[in-house]
Amino acid sequence: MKNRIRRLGSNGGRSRASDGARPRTLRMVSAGLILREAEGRREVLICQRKADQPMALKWEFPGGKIEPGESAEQALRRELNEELGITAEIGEPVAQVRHNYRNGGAVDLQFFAVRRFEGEIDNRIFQEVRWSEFESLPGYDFLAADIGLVRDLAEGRIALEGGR
Ligand SMILES: Nc1nc2c([nH]c(=O)n2[C@@H]2O[C@H](COP(=O)(O)OP(=O)(O)OP(=O)(O)O)[C@@H](O)[C@H]2O)c(=O)[nH]1
Repeated sequence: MKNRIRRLGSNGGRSRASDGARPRTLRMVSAGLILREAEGRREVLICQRKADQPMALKWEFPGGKIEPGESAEQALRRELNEELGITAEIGEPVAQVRHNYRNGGAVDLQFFAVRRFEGEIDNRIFQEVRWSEFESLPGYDFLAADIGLVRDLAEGRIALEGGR
């Protein structure tokens, strides 16, 4: 089944009144929902940020900033290689989220399904990486921008077929 690209809840990139006129730089980011199916259970790979990073120890989906001249898919392939040592085949776009963080940073996140990759997952930058069933995702302390997506995945509002 094909999903439409969803523009998800979050705070929709709106500023709060208290933010005043401070200009925000919008970071364009792509992230991967790396999927696997194990004994009939669908799982997705989640990653925990390190203690010394901003938004320390929060969970997120692997990925990162789109560099000038890159497509979102190219950026994600590069990031997944740098962060996890895999060569990934980027699947369909699943969701797009705009979020303004309280510290003044704004992100535009594009999430893609990833069902196939070459190489073994090698944790190169995270505190921890872990496979999680969709239903268990809300139990992790995710970055604020991801919470709407996490809930939609857990509650089956976004149907994704599993991976290898
Ligand atoms: N990879 C990833 N980034 C996310 C997610 N949700 C979310 O808000 N982000 C934000 O998107 C940005 C990702 O860029 P990045 O990975 O290159 O950035 P970073 O935290 O290393 O920051 P820096 O490079 O500015 O120091 C971060 O600000 C991160 O907080 C997510 O699920 N995955």
